Amino acid sequence: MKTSIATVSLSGNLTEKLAAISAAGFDGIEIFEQDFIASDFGPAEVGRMVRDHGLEITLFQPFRDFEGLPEPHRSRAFARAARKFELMNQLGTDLVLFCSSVHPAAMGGIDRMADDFHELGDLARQYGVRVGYEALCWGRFVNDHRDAWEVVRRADHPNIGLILDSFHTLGRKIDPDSIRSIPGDRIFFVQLADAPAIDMDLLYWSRHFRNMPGEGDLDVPAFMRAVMATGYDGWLSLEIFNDQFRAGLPRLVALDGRRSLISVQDRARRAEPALAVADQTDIPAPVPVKGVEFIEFATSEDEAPELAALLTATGFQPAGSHVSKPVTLWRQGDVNLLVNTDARGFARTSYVAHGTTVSEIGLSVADAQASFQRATALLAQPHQQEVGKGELAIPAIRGVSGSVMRFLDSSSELGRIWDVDFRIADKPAPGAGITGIDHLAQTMPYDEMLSSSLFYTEIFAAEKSPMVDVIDPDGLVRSQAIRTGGMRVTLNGAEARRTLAGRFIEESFGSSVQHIAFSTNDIFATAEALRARDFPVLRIGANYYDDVAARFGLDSALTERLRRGNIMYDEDAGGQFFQLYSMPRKDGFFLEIVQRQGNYNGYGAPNAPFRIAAQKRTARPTGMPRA
Ligand SMILES: O=C(O)c1ccc(O)c(O)c1
Ligand SMILES: [Mg+2]
Repeated sequence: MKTSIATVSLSGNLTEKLAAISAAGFDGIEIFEQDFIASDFGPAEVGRMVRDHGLEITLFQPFRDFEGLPEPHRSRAFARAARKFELMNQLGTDLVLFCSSVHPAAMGGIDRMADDFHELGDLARQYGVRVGYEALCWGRFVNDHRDAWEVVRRADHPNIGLILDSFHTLGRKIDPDSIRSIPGDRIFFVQLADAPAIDMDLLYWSRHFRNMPGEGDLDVPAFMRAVMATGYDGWLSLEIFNDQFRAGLPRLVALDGRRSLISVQDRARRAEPALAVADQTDIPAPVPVKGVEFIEFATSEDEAPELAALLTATGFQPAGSHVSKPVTLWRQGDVNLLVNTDARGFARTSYVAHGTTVSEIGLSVADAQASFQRATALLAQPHQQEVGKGELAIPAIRGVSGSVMRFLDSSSELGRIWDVDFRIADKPAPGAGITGIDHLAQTMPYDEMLSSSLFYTEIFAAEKSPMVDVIDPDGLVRSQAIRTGGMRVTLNGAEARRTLAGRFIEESFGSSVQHIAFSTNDIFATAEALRARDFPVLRIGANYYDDVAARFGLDSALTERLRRGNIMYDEDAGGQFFQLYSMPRKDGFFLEIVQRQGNYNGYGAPNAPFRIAAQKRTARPTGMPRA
């Protein structure tokens, strides 16, 4: 289906919006009247600009408070409509959205409203335009698409049709399947928006918190399936009122929008194959990530020894090196860490931009090529780098926050990465009991979170946990956990600059992995082994242990073992969780080691305020220049 986006969804002036919308590959735009009025271009000029960008004006909107008015308001509304139809002719668009009335003088009565629209249909016909009627979910008399449809049905005019907007239907908890009985050719236009499940006034929620399909909690795919079942084959358009998007980078927001529209159609088709859309090309199904095969750090010759010391103290050992690049493989349990000091290529670019940083993440999936194809079909940017003779060409994309994400599988040659691209030394001696990677924590400015979570949830088969607030002594950090198969990531969004996360963004010049959590099967043994290695353990205060013992009713022996190991503790309905932290590096990067028992499914969020406070006590003064 052809895709469109409303100008209100993006920041900037009309020129900037058009450039972003066309660059993201949309076919059309809805002109929001305010954007037009605020611009300095006349209607014909705007129409030309739009077409020069290869776009169509799909809709002009909104026209407010038309139906059910007594005189003299009624005549004035018709006169106003005539003016706007004229304007539409100049713009070069034939469809306008009339939203349901909130006018204080408006009167109810389905037939009265239907008669108004019938008469409007005759006027619209004179101008060669069509009118679509949308139920605002806070409309005075019409606030349900079923009622809007009844008005349209009774208006019985070829120039009058229905406009559906997923927000108004789903936000009011109206069953989207009620759309299925509406004839597809009476639906003139379809707008899509999602929103987070927050209980608040509908109008305020709609005007500030809408987001891209897949970014919120509404069942937009179910709405989409119902629309497709009617036979509707017109425009699919995003209408996203969102405070962050209004301030965001228009190109990125537009790209996320296109990604969400590709994905919502893909989801609908998968859930109900009979609804296949003719022009939607087949893209590989979303699959879970099996696990993290490797994490690569980009660093320099100068900074590599400090990283090596931290890895050694954590129980890692050098286990091999790349056949052609200055990349060392460090291993412990099933964990592969790469330390790249290459003075050329992407590692160098990452290092120069961020300092020592996680620059690549290797994911193990069932079929690397298929995952790569799905990612690029969803507009992920392919990442290419020279491959040495005889080395593997590992499919890669730009992941969250500019890092590189590689896809590996065991069903192809890629499964031999460690034999082909590396020279492996003898089996390393036992380390500190670390067995795997529990999760990666990616820190970013708060306003990148939706985009990052959309990336994971649409490319992979992934589940989001509810967002949690992490209290830093200097501000709030929001944390969104995402799980896909054997991979867990937490996205941490900082609004305040003086939080540990906010400082990390400043110190490392942008978003990246702030901490890696490794797993162990025996946290107490690991704590002992780390102590022997001079691991820079984070000291947790006595108050914490008094509280945790009281909260969970722990016996004094366990409490004492936790205290001695500086191990934090949490429980949920499924099981127990143990966490141990390193002190933060100067830039705020740190390590965590965890043990999950039973089916504990969280990340120790209740401990975060105390951990962060302890980390801040150890931190050196901020603002120290990097060497
Ligand atoms: O918030 C509004 O007023 C508004 C206007 C036009 C729309 O299409 C809509 O969904 C909401
Ligand atoms: Mg709408």
